[in-house]
Amino acid sequence: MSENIGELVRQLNFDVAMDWISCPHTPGERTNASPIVYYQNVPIQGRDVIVVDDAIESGGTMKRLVEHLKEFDPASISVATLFVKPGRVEIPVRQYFAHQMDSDDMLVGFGLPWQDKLRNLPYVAQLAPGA
Ligand SMILES: O=P(O)(O)OC[C@H]1O[C@H](OP(=O)(O)OP(=O)(O)O)[C@H](O)[C@@H]1O
Ligand SMILES: Nc1nc2[nH]cnc2c(=O)[nH]1
Repeated sequence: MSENIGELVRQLNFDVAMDWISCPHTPGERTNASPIVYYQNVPIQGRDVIVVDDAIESGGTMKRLVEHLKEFDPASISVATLFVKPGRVEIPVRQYFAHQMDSDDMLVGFGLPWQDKLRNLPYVAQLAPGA
């Protein structure tokens, strides 16, 4: 996601502080149990937080991130992603997305990796089934 964050920030017309939270995920994995790494360089108590990511597939990663961030008592949490897929779990916050897919097919490019490859494609492509 960090590959595209500059493009997003240039579209914002309000003051914004930025921080990073990580929960490494293997594409295709539906239950992300990785440790959450969050140093909280920017305190979020009482602030409006928008969690930005490239894709929500199972929703497991984002659900855990939102639950984790809620513990820091922000004023609000919302989620903004490029893609959401139909098989995702409910995430109980306001959500914004650029594109709602009609299948759970795997995407690559524009920051999305497949086995450490294709992340640097300058466009998003759908991985052929069985690839
Ligand atoms: O909804 P889920 O099934 O939990 O999947 C979502 C996660 O998958 C993507 O990470 P990706 O595998 O592309 O790795 P990256 O963060 O290194 O780009 C995305 O950035 C989310 O963190
Ligand atoms: N590479 C990749 N990672 C993902 N994580 C969640 N969805 C996707 C996807 O379509 N492609």
